[in-house]
Amino acid sequence: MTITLDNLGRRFNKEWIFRGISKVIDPLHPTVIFGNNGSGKSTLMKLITSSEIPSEGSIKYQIGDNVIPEDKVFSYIGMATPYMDLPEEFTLSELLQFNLKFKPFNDGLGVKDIAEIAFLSDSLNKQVKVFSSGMKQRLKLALAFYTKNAILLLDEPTSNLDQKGIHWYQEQLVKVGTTKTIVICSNAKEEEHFICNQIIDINQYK
Ligand SMILES: Nc1ncnc2c1ncn2[C@@H]1O[C@H](COP(=O)(O)OP(=O)(O)OP(=O)(O)O)[C@@H](O)[C@H]1O
Repeated sequence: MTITLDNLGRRFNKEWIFRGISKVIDPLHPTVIFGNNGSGKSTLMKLITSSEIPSEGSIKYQIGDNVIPEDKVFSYIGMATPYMDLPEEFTLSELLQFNLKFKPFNDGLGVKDIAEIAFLSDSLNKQVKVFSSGMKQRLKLALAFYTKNAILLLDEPTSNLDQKGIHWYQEQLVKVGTTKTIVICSNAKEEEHFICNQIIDINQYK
């Protein structure tokens, strides 16, 4: 999937959050969006998911020569964000099975495989609401990484992760490699997302 941002801008009331972002994001150009708190990273992410509309400019989605309409883009996206809630009444096993009803996991992986990948095998029968914040974050990330999708969008992926979790996250990024179009929002250190070879520094688009 190639995502082309053309002179993108968003304002709320009279205040421009950013203007003039033009970039091509594709599997060969994993991209990190950097900026301080409140700079507009999540807003740009919402434009990319097509859940909000730009105030100016446009976004085009293409697979080869096929243009994907904006209202169909969501079905191509796997995402993990702080503002996305997990269905916490489910046990982990129930949640993963529920997920499988809508989309398969990569490479024919099953419920137990995903739990193992996320170091959650011992918690298959636990309700998600009793998971620690780090466990919930690994689960969100594992779902985003391993559900079959062309686009991977991660907002603050290392939040709530300890050093071991950050290392695990980086290993998953390397495994995805060029198989998906990757966009990551972060105010953390650049090296945490070392596979990204394109940076959108929101502060440059004020
Ligand atoms: N629906 C909205 N209405 C008005 N202002 C908004 C709305 N959504 C976001 N904003 C404003 O846009 C700015 C950017 O917010 P955004 O959440 O995109 O920042 P961020 O870079 O993701 O921040 P953080 O790192 O703290 O998550 C903020 O000033 C915020 O108040």
